[in-house]
Amino acid sequence: MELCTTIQAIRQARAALGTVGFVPTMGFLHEGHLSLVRQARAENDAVIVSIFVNPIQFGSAEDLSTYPRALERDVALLQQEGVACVFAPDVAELYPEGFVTQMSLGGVAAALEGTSRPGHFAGVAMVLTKLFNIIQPQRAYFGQKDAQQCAVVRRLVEDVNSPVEIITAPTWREADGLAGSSRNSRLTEEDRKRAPALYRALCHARDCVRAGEHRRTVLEAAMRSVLEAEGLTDIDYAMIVNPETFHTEGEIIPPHALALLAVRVGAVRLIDNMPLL
Ligand SMILES: Nc1ncnc2c1ncn2[C@@H]1O[C@H](COP(=O)(O)OP(=O)(O)OP(=O)(O)O)[C@@H](O)[C@H]1O
Ligand SMILES: CC(C)(CO)[C@@H](O)C(=O)[O-]
Ligand code: BAL
Repeated sequence: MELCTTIQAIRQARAALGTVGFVPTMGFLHEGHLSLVRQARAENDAVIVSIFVNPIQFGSAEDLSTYPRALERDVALLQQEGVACVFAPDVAELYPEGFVTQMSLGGVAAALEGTSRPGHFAGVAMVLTKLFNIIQPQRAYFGQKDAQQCAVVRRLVEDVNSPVEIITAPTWREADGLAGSSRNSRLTEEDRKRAPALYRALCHARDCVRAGEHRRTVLEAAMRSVLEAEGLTDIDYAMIVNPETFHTEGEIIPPHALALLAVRVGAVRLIDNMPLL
């Protein structure tokens, strides 16, 4: 496995590979990331993983400085998974002096994470545009855990006529339902016990829909009450949206509606989602 830190090195390494499945990450890898890598391996000649904590997708008050990092451990894990190349540039490699271009996104990027984290998706879209241009993969793999990000990326490649095929892979969960996330490592022992309430709240909404409840405000309140019973009251959003638009549409939820949560568990902001089938 090759570890590349420059654009020139990864371009050269990529040129020797056939079809490439690309898994963009911010590192501190867990089973969720590895599930994307395994799917990419099964569907392509070779896999490239990027590890880059992209500063421009973090707001000034967000957790960029405390975002967990473990490059050596990540590289060892990826080697075991049969990854061909890891691209781990530093910030100046992707954003050299003189870099000025910005992106502006609307539509699916506007609500939820777009409202809570202004500029976040513009930063995600910029770094992915760069990474897709540098690596030129056939396919790129994203986790359903970041459902809105998946929709934003699908829109991005369509809007800029990128040939990269976007694949969404299922959310990997711990045995108690907690969605795998690098940020879980920052939960205290007590908060780790409370965190599966996000999953339970989503399951509760899904069960209510299966029992015939289709009123959005009732379902959103039901999710909040599961969270609050666990002492999780710092709720950024608990919403049910149309998965095509990521906006709420009236009181009766559409078929295949998506429930999404962003909740602070202690000092850590976690997100999760579930289709309400
Ligand atoms: N539990 C998971 N199951 C499947 N894919 C996941 C999971 N967690 C993250 N991913 C995906 O891995 C890719 C890289 O995500 P990232 O490096 O931000 O990890 P993360 O664990 O989501 O970090 P954080 O939650 O702290 O933002 C994204 O496409 C993301 O959706
Ligand atoms: C896609 C991504 C690697 C872009 O920085 C990031 O948003 C993430 O890890 O989900
Ligand atoms: N997994 C999404 C990246 C972020 O939280 O910035």
